[in-house]
Amino acid sequence: MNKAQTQSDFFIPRLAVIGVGLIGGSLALALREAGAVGEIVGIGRGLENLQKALDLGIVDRITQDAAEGCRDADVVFLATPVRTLADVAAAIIPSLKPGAILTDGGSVKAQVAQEIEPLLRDDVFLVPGHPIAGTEKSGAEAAFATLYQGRRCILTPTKSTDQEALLFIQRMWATVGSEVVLMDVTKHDRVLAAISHLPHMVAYSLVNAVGSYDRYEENILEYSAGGFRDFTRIASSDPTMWRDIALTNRDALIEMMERFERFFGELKEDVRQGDDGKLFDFFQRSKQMRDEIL
Ligand SMILES: NC(=O)C1=CN([C@@H]2O[C@H](COP(=O)(O)OP(=O)(O)OC[C@H]3O[C@@H](n4cnc5c(N)ncnc54)[C@H](O)[C@@H]3O)[C@@H](O)[C@H]2O)C=CC1
Ligand SMILES: O=C(O)C(=O)Cc1ccc(O)cc1
Repeated sequence: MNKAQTQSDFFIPRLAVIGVGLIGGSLALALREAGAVGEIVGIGRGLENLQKALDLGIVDRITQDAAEGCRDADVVFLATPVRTLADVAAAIIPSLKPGAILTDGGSVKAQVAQEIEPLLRDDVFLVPGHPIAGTEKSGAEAAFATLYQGRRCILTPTKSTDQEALLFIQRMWATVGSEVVLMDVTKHDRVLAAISHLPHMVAYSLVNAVGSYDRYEENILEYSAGGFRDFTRIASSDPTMWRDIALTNRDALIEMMERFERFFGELKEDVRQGDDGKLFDFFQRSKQMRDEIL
């Protein structure tokens, strides 16, 4: 038994991470810190980011050839933007070894599972997942070992998900400190549209609206105080990632954007009419709900 194995009874002899950015890199670092992984292969398109991941000790070896990099992997973690996941899976599935588990960290689940499941072999298992942890930063340099500690990770098994593989991936997330929650895939996409995807759309819109206000010469964003910064941190998130999320969870997101428009419209009317009672109630209800949960 090697030194790493003595630290954890959960162990992945060889892990392949495709997309060594914030999410993939942080899982690699956390598993390594827990002594729960042997070799980690980093796979990606950009050599510069891969080299950074190698230099930072996030992975042990790098390759741009996904099929080659995954060939001996026991677990493959897909951590690329959601619209790339199916193509990446298609490229690697034929070369995976029997018994390999394919899992992912994508922010949207239904469409991706629908696209990947038909590509599977009988001896390769898919466990769709989504760590509810992250920041507005991206790339290997943004990865850190404690990202998943004390956070939830949602797994969305379908009726064809192998139970042993599911259990293994549950243990993987528990090993890095996450509380695993199993959720129906449609529910996942609706809940995340509400609590994560809509807020990002609102933050991006707010920065565009205020940042393009051109009545005065100077960039008025320079006058922003704490509230604007707090509210818009997530508008610094990666544009490719959010374009992919918006387009992959389109129906649930549009439903939530329309719901938001109704509430925003109501607020606008109350302001226009100077209805102080309604305005107070609107703010009071919101404050109560937020104070109860956060
Ligand atoms: N950023 C966040 O807070 C969270 C992101 N996610 C999900 O995790 C996934 C990864 O996100 P991040 O790590 O934040 O992104 P990131 O931008 O930090 O890392 C993604 C990496 O994938 C590489 N990549 C892109 N397309 C590729 C392809 N076709 N083949 C191989 N490599 C490719 C990129 O070059 C980049 O290095 C996304 O699906 C995202 O929706 C999930 C939870 C939180
Ligand atoms: O930075 C933040 O606060 C986030 O909300 C990060 C995040 C982004 C996408 C996800 O699917 C999950 C978490």
